[in-house]
Amino acid sequence: MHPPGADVVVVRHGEVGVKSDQVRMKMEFQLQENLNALLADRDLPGDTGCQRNRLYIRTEESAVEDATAAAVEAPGVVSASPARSVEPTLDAITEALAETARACHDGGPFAVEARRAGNADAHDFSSRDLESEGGQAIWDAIEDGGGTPEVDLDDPEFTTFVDCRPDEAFVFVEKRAGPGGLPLGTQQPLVALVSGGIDSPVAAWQVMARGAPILPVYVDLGDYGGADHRARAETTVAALARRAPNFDLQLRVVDGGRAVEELVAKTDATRMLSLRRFMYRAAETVAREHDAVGIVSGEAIGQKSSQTTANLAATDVVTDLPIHRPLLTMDKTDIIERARELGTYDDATVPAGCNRVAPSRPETAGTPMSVVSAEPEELLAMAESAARDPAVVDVRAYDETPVAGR
Ligand SMILES: Nc1ncnc2c1ncn2[C@@H]1O[C@H](COP(=O)(O)OP(=O)(O)OP(=O)(O)O)[C@@H](O)[C@H]1O
Repeated sequence: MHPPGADVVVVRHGEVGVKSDQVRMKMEFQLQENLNALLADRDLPGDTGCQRNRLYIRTEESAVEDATAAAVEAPGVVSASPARSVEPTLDAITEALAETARACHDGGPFAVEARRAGNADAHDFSSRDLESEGGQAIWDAIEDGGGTPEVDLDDPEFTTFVDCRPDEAFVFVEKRAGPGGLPLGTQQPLVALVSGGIDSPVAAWQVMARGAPILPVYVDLGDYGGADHRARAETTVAALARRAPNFDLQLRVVDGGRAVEELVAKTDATRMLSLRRFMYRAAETVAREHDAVGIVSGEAIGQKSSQTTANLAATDVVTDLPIHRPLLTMDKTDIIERARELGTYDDATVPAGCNRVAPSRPETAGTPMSVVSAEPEELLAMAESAARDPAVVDVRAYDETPVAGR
């Protein structure tokens, strides 16, 4: 919801604000670029500027809701509000508050929350004045409209906010939450192993939300995966790419079909651990080629037999790069909730009809030696060779049609 005449989105960042001036300015610039890219990608009019710890998207009322929706998808954004900008005078602000109440108040107790920034002499009124005079203006507007005004400062149903700055004031009625974290592109890139299941897209998004661009890698399991399995990975990466239109999120598809066949034929209890080693080595090969500095995986302690603490240790040694596991200590129910928020859950749960790779009695306490000694000798060379020549899928061409609808 927005006040009538809303012409700006007020965008707040969090952690960026506690950095040194130099770092903060760099991060704000990156966030500005990312917001402009999101607007352009969605054909929304708007120009992003930055002033005193806030970013502002100047736009039109017809686009202000969509521009706000775009802003709250950008890593680094803590919250955003579709707002109306007015002169920083008591008269202009109270008039805007009254108009906002006339247009947006739909019954229930109200409150005014005002903040004033700048030197004490920047305005000839205080934030308390704004709240009391603004409250009176809203009271009168509700009464004039035939309603019964009621104030409740502790638990209002309708809150109007005023953010009064030295040369401009903003009036708004909601603060929409963003992902927080840091602007995408303020960290070095990571290779994200994305399977199209529930977990890996969430893991990839977690590192993106801390500022790290990802190079998504999917390992095609051949007859053990199937077209739908790969389509799930493509669609979930497309969902991530829509949030990062100015970054290269093309999906690298590494052929793992022959490797899986070898593993099914020649290994048993440690099969999934060798498959994981194949994937890490493939990810490392892609990372080295693109100057990425680590690997992201969606594993969580104990979620599967291949994810016991021992097995994570047994497989990690295949690469010198750090393996980041943002979901390591999360419960599945929380991961599912994040996947729903991210919009990747529905596609991740489409049945993919994969053939079973896992052995009936998987190892739960592997060691690096026990895994390597049971593994086909050429496995890692196969991973390197397949990863040097991946198929590249440009997921930007994907619309939002879910896998099931294709
Ligand atoms: N075919 C694949 N291509 C790329 N990465 C994969 C693939 N399969 C698994 N991974 C990576 O390995 C991690 C663990 O996979 P596994 O299938 O054991 O667990 P999972 O909990 O089902 O993961 P997910 O829900 O992401 O599929 C995944 O989160 C992902 O990062």
